[in-house]
Amino acid sequence: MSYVDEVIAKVVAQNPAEPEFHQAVKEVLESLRTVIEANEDKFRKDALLERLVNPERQFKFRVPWVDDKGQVQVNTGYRVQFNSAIGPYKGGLRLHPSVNLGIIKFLGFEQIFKNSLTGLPIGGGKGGSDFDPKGKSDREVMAFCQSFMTELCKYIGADTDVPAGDIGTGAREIGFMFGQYKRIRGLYEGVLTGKGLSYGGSLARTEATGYGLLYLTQEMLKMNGKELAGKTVCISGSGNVAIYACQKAQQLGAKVVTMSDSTGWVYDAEGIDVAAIKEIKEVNRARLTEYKKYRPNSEYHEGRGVWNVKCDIALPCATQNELLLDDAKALVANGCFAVAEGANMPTTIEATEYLQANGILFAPGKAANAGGVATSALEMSQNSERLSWTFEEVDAKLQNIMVNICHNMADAAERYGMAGNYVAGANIAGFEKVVDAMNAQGIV
Ligand SMILES: NC(=O)C1=CN([C@@H]2O[C@H](COP(=O)(O)OP(=O)(O)OC[C@H]3O[C@@H](n4cnc5c(N)ncnc54)[C@H](O)[C@@H]3O)[C@@H](O)[C@H]2O)C=CC1
Ligand SMILES: O=C(O)CCC(=O)C(=O)O
Repeated sequence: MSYVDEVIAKVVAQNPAEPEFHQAVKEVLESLRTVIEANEDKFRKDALLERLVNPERQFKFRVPWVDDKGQVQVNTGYRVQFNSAIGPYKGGLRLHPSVNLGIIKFLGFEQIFKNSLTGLPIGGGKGGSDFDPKGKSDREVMAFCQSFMTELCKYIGADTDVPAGDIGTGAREIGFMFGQYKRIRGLYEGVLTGKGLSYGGSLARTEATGYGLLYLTQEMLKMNGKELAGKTVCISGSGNVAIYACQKAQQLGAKVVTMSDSTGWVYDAEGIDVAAIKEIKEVNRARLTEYKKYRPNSEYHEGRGVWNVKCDIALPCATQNELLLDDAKALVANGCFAVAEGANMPTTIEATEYLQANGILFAPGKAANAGGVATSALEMSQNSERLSWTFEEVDAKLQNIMVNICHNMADAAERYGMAGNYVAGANIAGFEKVVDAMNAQGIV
């Protein structure tokens, strides 16, 4: 059996009931097959892949808190410190009822390669909890965040592990967690990113993932003789990534016609009103059913359906496995020519293969959504030097980073005879730097 197949089989056997983690490992190792086979003896002797797929450390802990009725609630918290070969662990905290160890491990594993691709010194990690902030009062969210950080603060620090936001964790949650960290550890340091601007946050971090997605998409189109201006775009999701992807797509001259949330989706033929979405989601924390009040000519549909709408470019920005094989078929049939992932692993392996086989330009999440974590690393730099850069400075650095990622993934694919396969290219470029650092640091 080849080394790749052997390690995939071990991951499945040793981590039962973690399908998302299996999927992430399979997707990465399959696309690295050529690179691994070229070094198979050395990698096998050093157990390089076994070390790569096993987190350096993982924590699972109880998070008790008191709800508004005086009832004690108990959630489970996680932090997986996956790989620190190139820098302190870095990656967000997801607060969603679906969170379990397998989901945090898939996200942490992806983060290793994504963070490497940014070219900045950050290792891979991820955390979160099955707590659902939806429908909770501010006091309940604070009670949860304080309890969560009371345990998490033992394992993190500005030079060891720096968490940030993800699904369900925005500015409000980061603020509560930062306050509790400072209170317990007595340290005013950049232990979290995505902080508010009044206490160490970076300008442009809020916009960074969505903006970065569009900078990379624009560059990928340019490399392939196409342009973004004048194109029709379908976006899924209506959270942080989706909102700023929509805003930047419109600034660059494209028309965004859809957005969604976990219960339904909107179609607006005249182009999504992003100010309305921001008010509904960021201010009122409400459902997309509200959108019709702002745009009476728009349509609201229950359930899934975004990928059946005719578009040139699709940007999945909600969650994992939200773009399935049938969706890929519908996109191709409707003339879509590019897909770039704003979310982490939103496209299933079968859907990705179908899109690639049909000539769609496909930018994987670990490259396309890396602008968020890259700007988090810029926030860490500003915190270390106790300075704040202007929006324009941060945005210019972000653009530069995304253009570099785009060329690096294209070049890496070409070097291994897989020109245009950006999934393989992103994995190879991310992997090479991590492996180099792991080899230099001995068997650890
Ligand atoms: N926030 C960030 O800086 C980064 C986020 N990501 C990824 O982007 C994706 C979105 O994250 P954020 O926008 O930060 O989260 P968010 O909490 O701000 O928004 C999540 C959005 O996805 C929708 N959603 C969640 N579960 C869904 C489901 N099962 N079906 C349909 N819609 C669903 C929500 O309704 C919401 O609109 C996630 O995959 C996250 O891991 C990736 C890189 C950085
Ligand atoms: O900004 C960060 O540190 C993490 C962002 C994140 O969780 C991600 O890239 O998926």
